[in-house]
Amino acid sequence: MNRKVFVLTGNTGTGKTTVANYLNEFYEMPKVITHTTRPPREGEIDQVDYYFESEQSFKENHYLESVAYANYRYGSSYEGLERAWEKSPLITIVLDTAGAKTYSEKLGDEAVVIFLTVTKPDEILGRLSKRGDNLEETRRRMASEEYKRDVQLPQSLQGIAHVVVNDDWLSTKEEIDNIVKQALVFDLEEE
Ligand SMILES: Nc1ncnc2c1ncn2[C@@H]1O[C@H](COP(=O)(O)OP(=O)(O)OP(=O)(O)O)[C@@H](O)[C@H]1O
Ligand SMILES: Nc1nc2c(ncn2[C@@H]2O[C@H](COP(=O)(O)O)[C@@H](O)[C@H]2O)c(=O)[nH]1
Repeated sequence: MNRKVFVLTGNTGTGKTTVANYLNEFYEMPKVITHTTRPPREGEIDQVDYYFESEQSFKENHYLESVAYANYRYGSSYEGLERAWEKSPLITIVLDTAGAKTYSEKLGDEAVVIFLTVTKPDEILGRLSKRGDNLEETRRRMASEEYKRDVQLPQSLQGIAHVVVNDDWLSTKEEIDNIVKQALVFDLEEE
């Protein structure tokens, strides 16, 4: 089987991590762990959710791409990708839309990009508060340039990314199952 990375992108709170966890539990796809200077949220574990870095240690890694998002740095490394691919040919990564563009450009068909969105953005605040996020921090994030940018699928990913409206989890799950099936059929046809 050819290797693929399912790139989950979209705005904060649209369900990227939820989908990555689903792909991990039901398809055994390991998640690429990325690096950030953001402090851990309650319940987040170093080396499981992220490699949590200081400003100094962040600079010491070798990145395939890195971005600034709402005042913190995030980056993913070639080593992280290869480590996940050693475990399975099908893996996931959670990225903002700038990162998703870079993955699509650099990896071509190896990257299956899924853009998550919701019909009612007002509901995101409720979802994030249920997740336990700090209200002030969430408001600050939702006022950021990155948040405004990630509401829309970037033009360069139109016709490439699968767009999934994650209003209702059961329909989302069905759509994700279809995208996985489609990627596997495409893979068989290529061989
Ligand atoms: N379809 C859904 N209906 C209701 N709640 C949902 C749905 N999908 C995800 N959620 C909830 O919304 C919250 C945010 O989801 P998640 O953490 O997956 O978002 P994210 O896109 O990874 O966010 P971020 O970029 O901020 O890390 C979580 O509490 C999750 O359980
Ligand atoms: N381009 C990249 N984006 C990343 C990376 N790791 C995470 N992210 C994205 O950042 C925002 C904020 O994440 P959060 O965990 O603080 O909510 C979100 O869109 C993530 O998808 C990365 O290595 N590169």
